[in-house]
Parts: sequence; structure tokens; C-alpha cells
Amino acid sequence: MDKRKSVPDGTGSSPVTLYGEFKLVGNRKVRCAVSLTEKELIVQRLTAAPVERNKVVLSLRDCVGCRAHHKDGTADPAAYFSAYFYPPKRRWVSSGVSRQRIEQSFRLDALQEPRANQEEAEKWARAVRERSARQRRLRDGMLMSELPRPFRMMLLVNPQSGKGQALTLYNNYIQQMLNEANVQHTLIITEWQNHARELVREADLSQWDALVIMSGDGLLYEVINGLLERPDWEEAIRTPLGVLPGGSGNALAASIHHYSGASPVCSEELLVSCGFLLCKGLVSHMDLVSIHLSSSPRLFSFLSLAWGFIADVDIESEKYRHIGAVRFTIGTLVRLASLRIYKGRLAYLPVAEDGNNRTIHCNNQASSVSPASLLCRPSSNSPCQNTFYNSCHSNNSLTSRRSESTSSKCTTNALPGPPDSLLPPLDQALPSDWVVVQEEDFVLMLAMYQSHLAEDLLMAPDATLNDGFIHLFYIRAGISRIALLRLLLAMEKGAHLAANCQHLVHTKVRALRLEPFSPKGIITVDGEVVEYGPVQAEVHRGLARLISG
Ligand SMILES: Nc1ncnc2c1ncn2[C@@H]1O[C@H](COP(=O)(O)OP(=O)(O)OP(=O)(O)O)[C@@H](O)[C@H]1O
Repeated sequence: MDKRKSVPDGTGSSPVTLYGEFKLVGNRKVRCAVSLTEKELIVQRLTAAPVERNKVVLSLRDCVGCRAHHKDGTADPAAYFSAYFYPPKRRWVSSGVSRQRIEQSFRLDALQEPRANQEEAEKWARAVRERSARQRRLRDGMLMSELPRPFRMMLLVNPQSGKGQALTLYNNYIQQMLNEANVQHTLIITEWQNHARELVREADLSQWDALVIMSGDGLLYEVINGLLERPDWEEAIRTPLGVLPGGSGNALAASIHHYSGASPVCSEELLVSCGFLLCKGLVSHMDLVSIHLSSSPRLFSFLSLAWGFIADVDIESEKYRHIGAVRFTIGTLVRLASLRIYKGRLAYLPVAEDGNNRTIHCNNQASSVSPASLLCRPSSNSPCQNTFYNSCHSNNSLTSRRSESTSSKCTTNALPGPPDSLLPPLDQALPSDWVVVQEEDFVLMLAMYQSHLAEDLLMAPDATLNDGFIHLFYIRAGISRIALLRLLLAMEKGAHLAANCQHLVHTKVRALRLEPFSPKGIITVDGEVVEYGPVQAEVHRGLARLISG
């Protein structure tokens, strides 16, 4: 059966390493010539019709799994093997491409002995799996790290996320894909806010190869913060994370879909795409950003920090949650109708030309620091004269600011998680190499570390998973409603940066500080409301690991 021959009408890209002739499951009358190369599974029906019409060539890059099986409790001596593919296919009704499931199942009955048929089926299933794993690991000529097989996954599903359909989506799409890929998973349905955070804070992580959420971005925010609250945070945050879109925004899911090189898709197609990437199990590093607020503990963020128009729309549209992602459109129109100006002070540490930024001690002296050295208290002898405070408020005496700051502590050091080497305490003046934005009237401030802010908002088109940048956007006051609407519409395809709008500023930074002036307002981190008031942030390049295909 295994004749190891070249198939004369193969694709010619690589030689056939395994060949067999089997019956097609579902149509036993049809026999097929099945050839396996290093890159493809080629199935050719042995009928009189012209060859090209009878041939299916499936790339092993698109294969999530292959298994051998037989029919229990029957006298049938045959064995079977089934391979599962999710190739990108052109849509029928609209332009674009989405992944669609193809199963190829074969019946092996050439031998009398059921055991011999089973062994042959297992040999094929193993060969398909091994070759598709090799194809997965080699992406763009680069060797990617891969989760072990089979991998054990904790899958946290928020039944309330989005339109409340995450569990149904799991049942309809994901369960089957995970079984096909032989991913062992334990399903945990979250029951209250912070349930996921508590679970991962206490979990025995040696039991899991990956922690995956099926929800909106809020549940991943909980998982990341839960991991970084552990005493063993350094090891814990290395646990590969995964996302399956089940919320209304699904920004990280849309970002990893975008990084995979795929074109925009609708929600259910995004779910299949992310399910496929999850089954492939390729792991990359992902940037995290530490966030300091006045009196709350330090937080970690994987997506965004927002103030002004976008934060308001996100939170004010919560009341339309039942209608899904359309809530953002309605929220945008409502807020546009009564456009607000947000007053505050914004400063940032730009990305240095050489790509490196100096680090500071708590006393603002520039040098590289060890975590232990950050345990110091801020010095009253700061050498930095051109500070955030004194450059913006010349009537505020530096001395009085300094006396305030000497009472503050470097709060990061008492907590688990990496120390922040670029940030002085929040109530202390900023170093001289920070840029202070001259304007103090804004329509919005948005710091992004991934490409998408929502499924249909490509905010930072050139962002990558671990570029080490905070992509800082702000829109100055004075923009007309119509110009703002045009910008927001352009964001859908990431065209806003080319729109030449004088009011929009985009820059790449390592750290930032925002000090809103109004006593009330909304600040969001990864779409979740946090304490309103002064806030600062620093990026930690590649701190987390994400299954991203
Ligand atoms: N069973 C539950 N009941 C109520 N809230 C929950 C439950 N499980 C999780 N949560 C909370 O729901 C909040 C929203 O979740 P999530 O962000 O994942 O969904 P979403 O808001 O619909 O999606 P998106 O952020 O994409 O808009 C999170 O803060 C999470 O803590």
C-alpha cells in the first residue's frame, strides 16, 4: 500500500513520502489516491473525470489535527483516519477571505486483519500530524516555539460577555476544533467579576500548558493581573495565554488575526480564525504596560489606556451591551452630538533614536537600575530642572513639589511584578528627557500597544505584539465634529494616520503621564474603568506570552 512513489500529477513542490489508495468516507464507491508530501495532502478521486476536477490539494499549514479511529462494537475490519483543515477561502457573497472547515476521512479496508488496518491508519494520522507540526513551526522561515502535544488548557468562558453568547459559540465552533486538534481542555465558566483573577492567582500552574479566555478583553485583563499578583509572578507570567473572541470589542483577538496576515472578517469568522491559531499553538511574546494610579495598586495592561472621547464612548455605551459591537457606533454618535473638551496635562518619554531609553532611580538620576536599587525613596536633590511640573506651571515652586514628593514611595517595589525603571513616583517631577505636550485641551488621549482597539478599529496599523512601544495618540481640541467623524470612520481601515489631520498626533513612546484637571471623568485600562486622576504608564517589552499563530 505504501509504495513511496512520485505522483506524476502532484503539485511538484515536494516529493511524495507516503502514498495509498483508500475509500472516501461517506461515499464508499469512490476510491482515492492519497499522497502525502512534506507540505501537502493530495487527494485524487480515481474516476474517469479529468484529473484537475478530481484533485484536492490541502496545505498542511492549514491542518489542525489528524486522528485514526475504528467503529467500536461492529464486525467491520476497516479502520479510518480523518484530517481536519481550515484553509482560507474566498467568500461567496462578499469580497475577502475567511477560514472554512474541511474534513477528509478515509476508510482503510485492504487488509483482513482489523489490527493491521488500524496500524496503517495510525501511521497515516501520525505522518500528517508530524508534517503539519513542522509546517506550523516554520513561519516566514522563522522557527516558532510551539506548545507540547497534547497540551492541557484551562479555558475560561465569561457567559455574560458580549451579547451573552460565549457559551453557545464555544459549543458551536470551539469544542469541535479543540477535539480535532487533540487539545485537552477544562472548561471553567466564570460566575462573577474577578472570578478569573482569583482563580489564576491561586491556581497550580504546573497543571496547565496554557490559560485561554473566551470572552471580551476584560477577562484577559483579569487573568494577566491575577498572574502578576502571585509571589511567583516571574514564572507565572510566562504561562502561554490565548484569546477566543466572545465579547463585543475583542480587540486582542482582532489584533492577532491581523498579525497573522489575514484580511478583516466578521465576528464568527474571527472566532474560527482565532480557534485555528489557538490549535496551532505557536507562542510569541507580548508587551505589557504597567499602570500607576494615585491610590490604587499598580495594574498591568495588554491593550490600551484611554481618556476622553474613546473612554467615554466605551463606558457610556455599556447600556447597549445586548446589541453587541453596534453599541460603539451608537455611543460614538451620542458623544459626537455633545462633543466635550477634556483638560489635562500630558507628557511622555519618546522612543530614543537608538531604540534604548535610559532608566532612572527613584531620585530621577539617569542610569540603569537593579530592582533592589528602586527600593530607595526619592531624593530631594533631583538634578532635573526641566520637569513636568515646573515646565508647565512656572508658578508652582519646585521646592514645594519636592517636599511633596519626598513623602511618596516607589510603590512598585512592594508589589509583585517587574520594577518600573522609567517612572518616578506619580507625585514626583519627571526627568528632563520627557516631552511635555504644550496643549492642555484634548478631545481624546489613547495609548495603544496592539493594532486593534475593537474588531473594526485598526488604531495602530504598524503595532506588533512585542515591538516594545506604546503607540500614543491624542486629538487636540478645536477639531470639528465632521473632521472627527471622518477620522473615526478612517480608523476602521487604519487610514486615519494618512488623513493629514492637523489635530491628530501619533507618536511612539516608552512611558507617559497624564494629569486630568477636571475633578470627574473616565479613564479606562483595556476597556475597564479605573480610578480617575493622575496616571502614568511604562511598557515592559515581551513580558507575557501569547498563543498567536
Ligand atoms: N459571570 C459573570 N457575571 C458578571 N460579570 C462577569 C462574569 N464573568 C466575568 N465577568 C466580568 O465581565 C466583565 C466584562 O467582560 P469582558 O470584557 O470579557 O466582556 P465584554 O465587556 O463583553 O467584551 P469587550 O471587552 O470586548 O467589550 C469583566 O470585567 C469580567 O470580570
